[in-house]
Amino acid sequence: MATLDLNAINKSFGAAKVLHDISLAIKDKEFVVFVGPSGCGKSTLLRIIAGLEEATSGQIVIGGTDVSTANPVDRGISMVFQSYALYPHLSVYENIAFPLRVQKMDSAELDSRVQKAAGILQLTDKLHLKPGQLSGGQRQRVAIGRSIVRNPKVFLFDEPLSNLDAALRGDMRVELSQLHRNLDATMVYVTHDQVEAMTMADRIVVLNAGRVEQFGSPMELYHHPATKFVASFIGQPNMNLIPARVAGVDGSGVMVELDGGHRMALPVASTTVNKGDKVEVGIRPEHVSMGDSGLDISVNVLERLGGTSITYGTIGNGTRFCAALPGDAPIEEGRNLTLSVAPENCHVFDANGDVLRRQAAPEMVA
Ligand SMILES: Nc1ncnc2c1ncn2[C@@H]1O[C@H](COP(=O)(O)OP(=O)(O)OP(=O)(O)O)[C@@H](O)[C@H]1O
Repeated sequence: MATLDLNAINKSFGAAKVLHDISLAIKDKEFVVFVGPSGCGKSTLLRIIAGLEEATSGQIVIGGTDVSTANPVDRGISMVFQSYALYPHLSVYENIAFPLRVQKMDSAELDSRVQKAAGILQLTDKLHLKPGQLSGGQRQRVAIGRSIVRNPKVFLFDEPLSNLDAALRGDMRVELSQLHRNLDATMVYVTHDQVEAMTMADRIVVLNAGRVEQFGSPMELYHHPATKFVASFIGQPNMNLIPARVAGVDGSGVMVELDGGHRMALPVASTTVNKGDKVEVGIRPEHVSMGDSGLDISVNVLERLGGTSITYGTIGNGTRFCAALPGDAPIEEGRNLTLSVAPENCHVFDANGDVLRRQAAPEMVA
């Protein structure tokens, strides 16, 4: 298995620049997910790694070897596509064996690799069937089997679960995570689904309009989003973003006045803001609680899910606000509610959408 380094990758299609100076160092055996909205360039980046698309500039290094100009088959990668691309007239066995037949591998070695892959993917009793006799999830496993037998240095997945229904996607997420553990392989996985990214990745690359917004572990992105874009993309329900004004700054942080007049002293650095500037304060729905003082919310819609009550309403001059409260919380549609929020659970974004860095916690004095 291998490291994968992308050094200053740029890509243009004619006059349209779709990837801007992308540099990433992916570790050996890491499961890295590229996530972002439609058109942000994630498939193009994956195809450049695979050699199916040529970068306009930049370098791709796999396991220490520069493969930027190597043919796809010589890169030591294997790619699994959204459309399984199976041969309908061949059995499951022959579909999995296909790349090895192309390599003219001897039949004993070929059989041992196919049987091993089928065992890992629980397809051993399906090897004689044709793809048409399998479920969607089983077909996707055959496509993955065809990748495994080649013993690639790096596995690439391009939205492999998007043709499956919601329940099966959940099962396959778990299977892919197990597969990653079993194979101890470097994997790069493209999706627009933040739940897939959060649940499977060791680290996530959030792409926005061809640029890396942030590269970090799921919990780093959740707790310390670097930008408003990452903050609103990661986490379900989405983070609330409340228009606010800087009411004052000092060494200990920034005083903000939120839409609706509630003031909070937040322990963030004021490096890019001054008194009077407009900012946005991000608060996750799950980071509020019922309280006596804080945000006054007028409740419009209540969704009782059992364990949680998702509460939709407005604050101030109509800013929408969502709160995830306990399942049996005494809330009613059409009523007002006061929510308290801890300062350390607030994120402040400047006019460019960049987060104001948190102040280091003060040293404990004995
Ligand atoms: N062959 C091509 N010729 C011209 N433009 C292209 C080509 N392939 C992709 N693009 C453009 O590059 C941008 C990035 O496309 P890409 O498919 O990488 O996005 P994506 O993030 O994978 O989106 P999706 O989730 O919808 O697949 C888009 O604006 C797309 O229109």
